[in-house]
Amino acid sequence: MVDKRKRPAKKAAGKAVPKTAKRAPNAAAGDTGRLQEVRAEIDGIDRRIQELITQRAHWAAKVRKAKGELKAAVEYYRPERESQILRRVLDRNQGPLSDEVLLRLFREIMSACLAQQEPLKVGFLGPEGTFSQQALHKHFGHSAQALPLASIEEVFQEIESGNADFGVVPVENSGQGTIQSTLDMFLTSRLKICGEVELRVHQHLLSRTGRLEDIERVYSHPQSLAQCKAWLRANLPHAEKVPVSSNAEAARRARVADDCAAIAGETAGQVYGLKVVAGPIEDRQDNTTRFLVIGREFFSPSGHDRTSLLVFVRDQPGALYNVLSPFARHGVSMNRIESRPAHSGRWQYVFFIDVSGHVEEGNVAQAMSELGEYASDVVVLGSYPVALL
Ligand SMILES: O=C(O)C(=O)C[C@]1(C(=O)O)C=C[C@@H](O)C=C1
Repeated sequence: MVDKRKRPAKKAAGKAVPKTAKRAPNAAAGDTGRLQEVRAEIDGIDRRIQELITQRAHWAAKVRKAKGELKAAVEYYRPERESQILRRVLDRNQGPLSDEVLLRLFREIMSACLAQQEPLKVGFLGPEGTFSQQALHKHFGHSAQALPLASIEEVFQEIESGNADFGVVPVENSGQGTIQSTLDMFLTSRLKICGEVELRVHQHLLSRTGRLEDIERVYSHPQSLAQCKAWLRANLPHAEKVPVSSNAEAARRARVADDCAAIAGETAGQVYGLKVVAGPIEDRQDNTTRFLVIGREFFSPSGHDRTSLLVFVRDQPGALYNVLSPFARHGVSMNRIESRPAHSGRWQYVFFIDVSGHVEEGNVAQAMSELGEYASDVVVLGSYPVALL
């Protein structure tokens, strides 16, 4: 550790290392002068960062005490507070690090502070290496305990039974639209939506040999096969396309034979020891998947929220118009509306509606109170912070 007071005088050893000079990292000559000076600054900053992170962890523990004698980590978790903290980080950012990088660093600090006694247990569509797992880490950080589960249904079940605190499930893709099976789970489940995560999804073709000419069969999740349809048509028109339950499952299968490949994220390739044949291979460059964070509780407003509703309409003329009008009257913007069979009777429909704002906020609350006149039933699935990046 270098103490600032004992720092050698500026340029004491003469020459500074020119920017273009290529030296081995520990070359003795290069380590003198300007380089040593800059490293001393970095060492000092690291020490201060470490002190501050330690202090922060102590204060986070005090916040826990201030919340009372709660039992499990899930009772201390406050997504609305985390979202406010991260928003301020983004507002303050003036570079050189990108918003993504700063967000990730602060997310990890909070994740570690929360996990001091016990980590949150979060279920995701496994096995190891899925995009759901990446979304989980993006939202909860790496100090959360990630529980790989076999299906989206199982993610719901494990939270309902208390084995998991939260879950992360995919709900829509920018190119392929809604994942209906996820939405339909809310028709029977009592779970709430507590957050959302957006993840840029880069697909890769992965195989044991890494050679395109070896491949006769491609495994992937149906959504991923669809996201790479044009690329597959152009590059592997004759290969058999086999849909499986997840991308990581595809990678696991591709491990067993040289003529098999998987479409999955690079992480899955690393987990299952596969080589990258090609990538990114998604047809759309903005390929993004939105995930929902699900849990057992509602949370307070963060100031930048979204509310998801299930609205059952009566079978009568103008029903949908009537359902939508209270939102328009109270200036609540609607982000999305999707109709699905209600499972309660033939030709009965339910609307999944996302609006801006939190149910505890004036205009959303007012619109909701009027909605009751026109809908046969309204279920608030959750009000949660809008995804940050
Ligand atoms: O502010 C709180 O309520 C805390 O518990 C502290 C803290 C944090 O590290 O900032 C930790 C966990 C919560 O999810 C939110 C924030």
